[in-house]
Amino acid sequence: MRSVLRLRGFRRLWLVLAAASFGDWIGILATGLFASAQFDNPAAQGAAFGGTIAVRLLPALLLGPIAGVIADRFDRRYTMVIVDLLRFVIYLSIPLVPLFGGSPGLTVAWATIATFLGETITLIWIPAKEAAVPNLIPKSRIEISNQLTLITTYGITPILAALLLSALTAGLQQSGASLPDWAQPVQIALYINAFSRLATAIVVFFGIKEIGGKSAAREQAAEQTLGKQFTAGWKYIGSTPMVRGLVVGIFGAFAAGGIVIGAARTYAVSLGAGEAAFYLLFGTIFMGLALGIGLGPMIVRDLSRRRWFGMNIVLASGSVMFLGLAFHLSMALVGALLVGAGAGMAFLAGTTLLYAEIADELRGRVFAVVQIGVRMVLLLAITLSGVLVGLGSSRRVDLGAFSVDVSATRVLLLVGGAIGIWVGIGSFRQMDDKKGVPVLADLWGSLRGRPLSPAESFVQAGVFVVFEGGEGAGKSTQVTLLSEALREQGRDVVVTREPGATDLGSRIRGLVLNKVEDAPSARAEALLYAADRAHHVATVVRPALSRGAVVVSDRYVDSSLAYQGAGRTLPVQEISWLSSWATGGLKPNLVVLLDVEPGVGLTRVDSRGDGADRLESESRAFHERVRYAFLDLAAADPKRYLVLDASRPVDELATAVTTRLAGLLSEVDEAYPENAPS
Ligand SMILES: Nc1ncnc2c1ncn2[C@@H]1O[C@H](COP(=O)(O)OP(=O)(O)OP(=O)(O)O)[C@@H](O)[C@H]1O
Ligand SMILES: Cc1cn([C@H]2C[C@H](O)[C@@H](COP(=O)(O)O)O2)c(=O)[nH]c1=O
Repeated sequence: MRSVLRLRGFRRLWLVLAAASFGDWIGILATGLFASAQFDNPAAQGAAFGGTIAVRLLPALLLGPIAGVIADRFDRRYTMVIVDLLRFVIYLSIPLVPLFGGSPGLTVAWATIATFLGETITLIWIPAKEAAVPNLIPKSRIEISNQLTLITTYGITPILAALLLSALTAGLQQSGASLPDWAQPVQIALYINAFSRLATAIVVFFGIKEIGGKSAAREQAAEQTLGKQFTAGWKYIGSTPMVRGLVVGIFGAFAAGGIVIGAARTYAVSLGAGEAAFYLLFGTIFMGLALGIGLGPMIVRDLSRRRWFGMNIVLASGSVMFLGLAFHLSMALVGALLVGAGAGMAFLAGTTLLYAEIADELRGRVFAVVQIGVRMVLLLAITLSGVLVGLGSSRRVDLGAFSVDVSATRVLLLVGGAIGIWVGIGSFRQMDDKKGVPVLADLWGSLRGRPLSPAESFVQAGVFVVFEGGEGAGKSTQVTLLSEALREQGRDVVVTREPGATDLGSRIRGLVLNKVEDAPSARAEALLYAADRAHHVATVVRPALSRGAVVVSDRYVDSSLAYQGAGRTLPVQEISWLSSWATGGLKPNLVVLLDVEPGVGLTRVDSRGDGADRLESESRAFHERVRYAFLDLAAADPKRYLVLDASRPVDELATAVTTRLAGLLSEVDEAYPENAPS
């Protein structure tokens, strides 16, 4: 019941935000137009238009630092209502000044001051709103509500605002009607802006009472002084890797975006595609943004949002670099689409993480840092890149069919993109919640609906050694020799194998290896090996590794990849995912691969005289595929493997294994001296 009420509150808040956002956009456009309309001289018009818009960015520098503290300290509902009432009065006053006889100079001066005041107090409203929203939505719905809000705020409402304003103006011009001064289109737009704020205040006050009040944690935090609460916010950001990565990543993404905006005009010229290319590129970036926000979550499905965030920054920045290299408009359009998509998806993932993972009592301050930082970074990046592209000269380079301008703009895009990639990788590392899980395999698995699971966390004090290889390679022989040598050193050694190390496992071993009429199908076989492994790891391997033993296993995951993957030709990625799920991501520290020519190995097995089991009886081609799959796995991760020619004498092989293992053992002895042999 409570969550239904909360959702109802969210729906109301969303409607209010849509109205407010519409009011904001129409206000931004109308204030600029209103100010410029006070002058006849084009230069003065341009200055008035740009000036009022620039003024919207400045307050962040002044009030930003304490806005977050206010959002966390005071009742968020009252904070939003008071700010909105003030904004209503301030914005309404703008069109009224000339009606009461104000000169053009005074009107513009007041429009500028009022905009500045309005934007300044907006800085208190935003963190209060951002911090309140997650309290209205269940965690599982945060992403979808963010999609809705972002598309409404940055997609629908600015377009509606621009359309309404131009429709009002064009309608008036075409009808030839003359309206009184107070009812001109721009004035009407300004009234809409003001009244949208009044509407927001009323709905928040009467309709969304759920965001009022304070949690016990916020009450407690509010007992601190303003200064302490302010520094606590910064300390939290600085000392929490996830938040640090998120904040730095967001700034990096906006810096890359700012560079593209600042360099866009000269870049469009460098493509030789005319002025229209600039608008086309700009439109394409926004299209990418909308596509990323709208479709991104559907495409990556259950991919970790922390990983997705860093990946998207790398995608957006890599695409900025691609723009720097593009020599044809079609290439630039693809780059621009990807910049937009990467930035949009990063923005969505970032806000979702901020909403979902930051405690209520700190949320306001973190959002304040983000919004101030973003504004500053954007302003700086746009200005600096604008100046830098203006400084550099360009040189035309002939590439046969094409020629391209090598200019400061392109160098800037390449450098900006490279910095963005560096920031993205840094964020990814800081925030990664699936350390050790291969990134591309995880991404590919997620796209197909099967993300790889993160490794189950446990303290591994021991060493995990696995022997792999084809039939008769000599694994059991080497397992025995190694365990004897280690026991002689005084170590705790657990010798084990797959399948069949547990009671359950030995029943499974019978099911997979006995030659019966009703043999398991390929998929059933894969699942049976996985079931044996899951139980083996949970009941034998992990407990032994936790207490610091050396676990020596005859076969593990690679056998499934080689036999069921390559041998049975089941998709190796799926077998890998299944094994990683079964083992909770547990990987061996060392895999000793005894490589044997199948003919030699099977002859050895034959000479044991106890007959061939179901798998040993497979075709020669099957065993060849298994052999090369083992070799490929070793080649892909050489640090983890010791590949030995299994036709060498038994003792030589045993010495090679103990020598390679010595380094690993001394590392754990150093880390866990209490388990080291005395
Ligand atoms: N390096 C070697 N050179 C020659 N023969 C060997 C060598 N290592 C082991 N053997 C012999 O080969 C046979 C198979 O050895 P072992 O049982 O150790 O292999 P395995 O890999 O464990 O076999 P399986 O695949 O059946 O588990 C045994 O008779 C063993 O004595
Ligand atoms: C773990 C595992 C094993 N197999 C196959 C490989 C062998 O043919 C048998 C095990 O016999 P061994 O004498 O104990 O070596 O099972 C497999 O196909 N998939 C696996 O995951």
